[in-house]
Amino acid sequence: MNWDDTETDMDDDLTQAELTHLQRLTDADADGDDRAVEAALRPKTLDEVIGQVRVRDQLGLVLEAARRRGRAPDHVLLSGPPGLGKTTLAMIIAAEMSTPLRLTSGPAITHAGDLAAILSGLNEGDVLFVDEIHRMSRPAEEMLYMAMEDFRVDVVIGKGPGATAIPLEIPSFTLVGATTRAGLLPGPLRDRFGFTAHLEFYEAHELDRIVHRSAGLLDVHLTAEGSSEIASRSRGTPRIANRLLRRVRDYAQVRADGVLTLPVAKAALEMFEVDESGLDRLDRGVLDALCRRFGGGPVGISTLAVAVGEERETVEEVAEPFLVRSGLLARTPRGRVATPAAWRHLGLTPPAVPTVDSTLFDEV
Ligand SMILES: Nc1ncnc2c1ncn2[C@@H]1O[C@H](COP(=O)(O)OP(=O)(O)OP(=O)(O)O)[C@@H](O)[C@H]1O
Repeated sequence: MNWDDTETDMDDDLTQAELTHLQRLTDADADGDDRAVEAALRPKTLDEVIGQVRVRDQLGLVLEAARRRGRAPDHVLLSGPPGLGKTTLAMIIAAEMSTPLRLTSGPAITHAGDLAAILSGLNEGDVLFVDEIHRMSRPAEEMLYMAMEDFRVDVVIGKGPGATAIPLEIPSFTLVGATTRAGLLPGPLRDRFGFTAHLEFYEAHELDRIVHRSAGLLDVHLTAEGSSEIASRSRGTPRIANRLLRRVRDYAQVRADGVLTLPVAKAALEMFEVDESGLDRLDRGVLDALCRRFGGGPVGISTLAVAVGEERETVEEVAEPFLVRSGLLARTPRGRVATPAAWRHLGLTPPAVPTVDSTLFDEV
């Protein structure tokens, strides 16, 4: 398998839910230019990374120690919601170790043979980035255990009693795994990572710095108020901050004098249906269904997804984390419930008897 095949397989393996999910996250309205811009905005070194201070410090130490020993660094697991910088960090790890980055993704590795082909194509010290590592097939996962620990794999030739396992030595490499669902990773795989980092949502002041940095790189003029308006509506996520910046820039170019001021940012974000709290159409749709159709819940996630015409995964992975974090939705053992703040956000009066029993606020 060559790397181009890997890319193709990745697309072929995407379900409609994932495509929707990816389009929402990687910018539904992105044209080729937008994607090139997104790549250009990625920090290239650890020093350029804004926020994630603890992860940056720890990773910096791990890489520096590996450099001094002249060895490939330990395997790294990066977990956290989409758009927080996992791919960026993987690229930085390779760059800081002055080594090439090989990219693939869990869904592209459907057979152990796919993985064997990838591993045997690596050179000493390469960094292999496996995005969505929790979605790799079980046989490939088991092959990876051995590769990570012993830098060898057993390639099985034939089937049934006549099958033979041929041991294959592979060069020492660093695996960087990324996952939005660390909980779905089997223990034996998780334990083989020498360094695990969980990326947190960004604070508004960090997003503000990210918007300023990106605006500088894009040669866009923005005021402090314009920048903080974009930052405050970016849901703690750099990718969204950069995307909103590009849309506000478009608006400023076409409907204003090109400068991103507070009124320009407000008008543009209203046009793109991103409200003051950073909620978009899907988020509001979920809250609306929950309050108006289901009386505030509890309601199962699948029912809720059908009600908003989206896939369960999209609601669960894209809308829900932000709604929970914003205190608008709670996950209870009996289903999702709207908090009083959710009713108020929609301009509705919360029911007199709260639908939310705070003793049920455990995650399900
Ligand atoms: N700490 C940061 N400082 C500045 N910009 C950042 C930072 N983290 C991410 N970005 C920007 O956000 C964008 C998205 O980051 P990235 O693609 O690395 O996220 P991700 O976690 O890999 O997302 P996904 O899981 O959806 O692939 C990048 O283009 C980058 O410009």
